[in-house]
Amino acid sequence: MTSETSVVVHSDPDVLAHAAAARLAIRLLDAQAVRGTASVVLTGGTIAAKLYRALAEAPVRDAVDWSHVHFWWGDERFVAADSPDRNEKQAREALLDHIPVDPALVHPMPASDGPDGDDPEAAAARYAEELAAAAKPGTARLPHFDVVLLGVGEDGHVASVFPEHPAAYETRPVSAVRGSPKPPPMRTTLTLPAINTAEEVWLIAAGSGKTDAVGLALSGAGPVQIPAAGVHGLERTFWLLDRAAAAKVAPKFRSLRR
Ligand SMILES: O=C(O)[C@H](O)[C@@H](O)[C@H](O)[C@H](O)COP(=O)(O)O
Repeated sequence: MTSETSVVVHSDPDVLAHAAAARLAIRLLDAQAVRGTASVVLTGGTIAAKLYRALAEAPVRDAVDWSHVHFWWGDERFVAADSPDRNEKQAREALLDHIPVDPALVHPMPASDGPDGDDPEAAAARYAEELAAAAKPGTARLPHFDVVLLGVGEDGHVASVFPEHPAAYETRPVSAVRGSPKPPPMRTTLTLPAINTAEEVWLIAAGSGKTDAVGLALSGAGPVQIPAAGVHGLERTFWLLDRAAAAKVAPKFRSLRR
């Protein structure tokens, strides 16, 4: 199977969020048409919050059978369950609280006041077990992911895989992160090999702060220096950008701009 990389450039962050929301709804309903269920891996960050709000408001959201969608997280800030810093809280408030999900299919990463207490390594291992329990028997220790959504940091991080950090070298599916350069310092994250089992990986970035990271990731940077350069969907990798974030995208991708 050949994996395609597509770059789509939108005029501004609002159009980007609304277009990505519509794209996600269609992708999930197509997955349901084939398999009956769908699965998406959520991310944190500002553009993700915008996308979730856009999806919650879009009429096309009613085309998806949300009770048969699995929600996983690509990374989480390792803070208390009720902290406003939680990626889970953001996703629930912006999207999940507004659609008829099956709570049993919503799989947040553990919080620092959860069963493992303040131990991110144990929390990462617990999430790896939850993922493995949802894997098809006889396959790898991960469930099928239709789409992994990823924000992109100004330093080129994705999920909580930061440049030169131990998680950028990790081969197990889930890693604890200590000393994250983006607060809060403790996190848990899917690793690059886990993300790369997805059918599609969507990197979503807006604003001039992302220009360099996006430009480097699309011009052959290494995955340890620029983790965004190291993620690929098995079938497709989408870069969903606004104009500012796309300003240094290499010429070979320019024909794909719209
Ligand atoms: O927990 C987090 O902070 C994220 O999951 C992180 O990877 C985020 O997606 C990027 O840092 C982009 O965030 P912004 O869109 O806010 O720049």
